[in-house]
Amino acid sequence: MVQLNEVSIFQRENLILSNINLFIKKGDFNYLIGKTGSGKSSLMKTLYGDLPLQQGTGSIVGFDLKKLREKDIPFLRRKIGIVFQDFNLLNDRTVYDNLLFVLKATGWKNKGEMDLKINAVLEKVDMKSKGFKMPFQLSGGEQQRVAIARALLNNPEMILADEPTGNLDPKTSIEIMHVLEEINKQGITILMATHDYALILKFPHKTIKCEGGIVFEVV
Ligand SMILES: Nc1ncnc2c1ncn2[C@@H]1O[C@H](COP(=O)(O)OP(=O)(O)OP(=O)(O)O)[C@@H](O)[C@H]1O
Repeated sequence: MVQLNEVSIFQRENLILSNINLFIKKGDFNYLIGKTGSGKSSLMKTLYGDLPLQQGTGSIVGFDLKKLREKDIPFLRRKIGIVFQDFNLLNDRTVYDNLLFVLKATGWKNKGEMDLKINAVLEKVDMKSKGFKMPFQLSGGEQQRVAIARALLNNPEMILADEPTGNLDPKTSIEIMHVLEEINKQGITILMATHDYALILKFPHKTIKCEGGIVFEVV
């Protein structure tokens, strides 16, 4: 699902992480940990094509990161769903219309199919009854559920979640973890950056750490 060989990651001319070798199998749930500024987001951005791969080789969901061009990125983003710390919902429209907007933007045309898909992803995150709500009428946990539903719209093979519980209280964080675990059980590979060691203890998975400019597996 993900393979990085001898990858070095730069922000402008600064070397952030060097010589990364990373292998993520289909169906894995992996954590990415490390202090603020250690490079977690930079690594995530490299994986979703926001930061070009300058050194080394790598692939994700069948896309060669070295050969990735601007025009390929929309196609890559259909095969990986991205979830952020701040939920990034459009506040001027309902939950349903947030999801409809993404489907239309990614080429869906058939109204009936779009309706079925929206209801299916809302059901997966237990938000089917809240499609008519505006994002600001929802709690943080509910907004994150909608953001996860949005990430699922195009049947991604993988979810990249960059501190998805960073803005949530401990109880809500656990609820969101249950949602992610459920999605993972259905076969979607997950890489989740987090600061939350309590969550890692409660939901143990292979953990990858960024520290001192390198990336390694924690055992
Ligand atoms: N757009 C940018 N331009 C220049 N430097 C950047 C940019 N974004 C991040 N950096 C630098 O890259 C380093 C790694 O940042 P990154 O955001 O990847 O860390 P992080 O581990 O995700 O931190 P956090 O946990 O705070 O999100 C930091 O030193 C940061 O200052």
